[in-house]
Amino acid sequence: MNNIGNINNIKYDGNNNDSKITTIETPSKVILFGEHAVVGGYMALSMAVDLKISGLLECYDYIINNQQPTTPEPIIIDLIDLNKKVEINPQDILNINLSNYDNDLKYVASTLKNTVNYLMDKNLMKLNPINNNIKPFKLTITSNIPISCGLGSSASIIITIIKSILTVHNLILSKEEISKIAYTVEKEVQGIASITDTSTIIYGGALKIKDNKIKPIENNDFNNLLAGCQFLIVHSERRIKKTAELVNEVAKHPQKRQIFKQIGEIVEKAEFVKNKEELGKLMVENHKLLNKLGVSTEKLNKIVEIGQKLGYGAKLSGAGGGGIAIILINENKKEDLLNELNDLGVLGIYDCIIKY
Ligand SMILES: Nc1ncnc2c1ncn2[C@@H]1O[C@H](COP(=O)(O)OP(=O)(O)OP(=O)(O)O)[C@@H](O)[C@H]1O
Ligand SMILES: C[C@@](O)(CCO)CC(=O)[O-]
Ligand SMILES: [Mg+2]
Repeated sequence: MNNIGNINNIKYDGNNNDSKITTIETPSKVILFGEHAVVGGYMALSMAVDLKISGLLECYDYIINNQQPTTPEPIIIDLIDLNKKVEINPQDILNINLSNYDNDLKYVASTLKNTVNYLMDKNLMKLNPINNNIKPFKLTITSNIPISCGLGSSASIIITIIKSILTVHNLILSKEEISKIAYTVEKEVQGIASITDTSTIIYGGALKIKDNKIKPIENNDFNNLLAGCQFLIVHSERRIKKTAELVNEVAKHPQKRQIFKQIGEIVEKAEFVKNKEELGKLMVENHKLLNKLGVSTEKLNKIVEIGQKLGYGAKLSGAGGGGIAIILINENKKEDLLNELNDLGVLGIYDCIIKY
């Protein structure tokens, strides 16, 4: 890892109108139904959640003053939670080769490359050795999203970096365009991906995704039912595998086609349930199929059992292999539920607050 470099030129003065320090916040997501099968073209139902990544974005003085730098400055992305840093000169971004980056840094490197590529294709950015139009910045990232556990931390970091690049260059892209870049990154790093995580985080609220297109949930009875539901996010255990590995393992599962189809059928039914009991039951059915796909664990299964007994239902959420489960809670039994989860021993319990 390189040194931090000379950041003396960064104006870090929150009270000075000339300085450019911005905080960029990006939420996370939970998948209520349909993970994995969604990459096969079936429907998923997901929600943006108010656990977030915060990026402190700092620009160099000469950018604020619209001048050329006297010496070239790097782009620095400081990943506090990982204790790792990416430092790159703007003119090297297009030559990024992901295989030179360690696994933890691939999302960052791919986002830099794909965002700059997209902006250059659209003529919104130039790379010219004399007048280098890609501006350096420093981005310090912290997160209260548990990393790599099914809450879409990869999507959240991708979007934080895209928004930072746009902010530094005073550019605005539509949600659709940001989604396009973000999906390209998830796909490049994972090999196989859907737009679910990135689009949910960009658009916010609860959404349906099918065939890599997003659709709002139009059934108002279901929207009202969802609004009255309380979900708990339970961080079961550390996930050893990343989403990239899990989706690639699922792709080789001999019963993949049949299980994806069955998951798809459950998701199609979900929007038409009448009450929490029916919704919880479908969650458990979806979980059982994810278990069959090989992405559950003993502990996740135990949490789902508890969620079924003391709530309306539960399932693992995200790519699985450990990580999180989501429980639809029954207010009258919440205390008993929390006690059983604590007795089992879990890494964390969060109220699921939907981020619109
Ligand atoms: N706070 C963070 N700082 C740096 N990198 C992060 C951070 N959060 C996520 N990442 C990157 O995202 C990777 C985790 O992505 P992964 O897709 O495996 O899990 P996830 O997105 O949390 O879960 P899922 O894809 O199941 O929703 C990390 O290994 C790291 O590369
Ligand atoms: C497992 C998966 O379906 C969801 C991960 O949160 C992968 C994807 O859709 O890209
Ligand atoms: Mg991910």
